[in-house]
Amino acid sequence: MDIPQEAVQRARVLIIDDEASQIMTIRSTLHADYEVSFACNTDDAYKLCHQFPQPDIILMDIVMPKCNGYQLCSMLKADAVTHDIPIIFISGNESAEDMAKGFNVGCVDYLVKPIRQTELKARIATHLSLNRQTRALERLAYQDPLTLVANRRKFNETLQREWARCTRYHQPLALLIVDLDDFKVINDNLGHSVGDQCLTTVAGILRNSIHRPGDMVARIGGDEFALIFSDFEPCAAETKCQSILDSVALIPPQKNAQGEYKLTLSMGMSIMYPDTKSDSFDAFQAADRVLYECKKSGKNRYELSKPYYTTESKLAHFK
Ligand SMILES: Nc1nc2c(ncn2[C@@H]2O[C@H](COP(=O)(O)OP(=O)(O)OP(=O)(O)O)[C@@H](O)[C@H]2O)c(=O)[nH]1
Repeated sequence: MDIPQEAVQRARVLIIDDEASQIMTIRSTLHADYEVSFACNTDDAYKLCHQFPQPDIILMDIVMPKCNGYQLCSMLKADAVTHDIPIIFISGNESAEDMAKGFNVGCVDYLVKPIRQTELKARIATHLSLNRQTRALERLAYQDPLTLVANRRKFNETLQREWARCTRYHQPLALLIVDLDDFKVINDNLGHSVGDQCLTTVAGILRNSIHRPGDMVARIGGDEFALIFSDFEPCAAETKCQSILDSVALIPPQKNAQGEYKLTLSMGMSIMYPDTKSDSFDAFQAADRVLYECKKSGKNRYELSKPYYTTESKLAHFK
């Protein structure tokens, strides 16, 4: 079978197996076409999956000491950082029940030992190709085409997910809403292509302000962006907002024959202690309210809402 070239170029395969001989066999089959790394235990495997660059596909044994392949696969699938990496089980267990269990915990394929080299290569190439197509479709569905940050749909889904996660782990969550000041003036005087460039520049600055896998920046309206910061310490709020304002202040003014136009923005941040009685919409409204205060009181500034918690979340977060 011809393996599609784009599926094999530079792809990274991680082999997870407690038997060195098995790793060597698979590695020798694949090393000409792929960058192959391996882990002999699940702790090392977990770390490698969270390191950059991440593997593009994982080949995983099932019977391993401490934590078996089913458990590790479940953990990786439940984790937003590793969720999208396809996992193929390679196991001596050949019963239909074992296979079904593998698919139930999220594997994309299941191969029974002893493996046949040509079949293994073909299956890897197919899953890499399918995964690339899925990611491309996701980008179309979830990415703002101008600024390349997430769109409003992705923002809504991520906010729900992070809200649930912060509720479960009793972590504070911050929501920052950013709105460009007098953007209509820039568009009207300098044209929409300069306006578009301003939006892209601001998106880049906002993207640089997020550093953790659960955090995100999204364009949620014409000149409006929203950022989610999970497990966010309230004492970091002022520094975070000020550093964004400082970066925007460094953007040179846009000029034309009529004059100079300095790009500024206003921001409202809410910090919430999510619980089952509150709603992510409360966080959004609180941030929007303080953003409105900024707009009313002169723009080019930020405002923080009072940290919000219910009695239930206060007890959970501060016990
Ligand atoms: N260049 C460009 N402009 C856009 C885009 N989407 C929306 N806009 C413009 O963004 C401007 C938003 O203006 P408003 O929300 O009315 O507010 P503003 O002028 O920024 O004023 P304040 O928010 O009160 O500071 C409008 O002129 C829209 O036409 C886009 O994709 N590209």
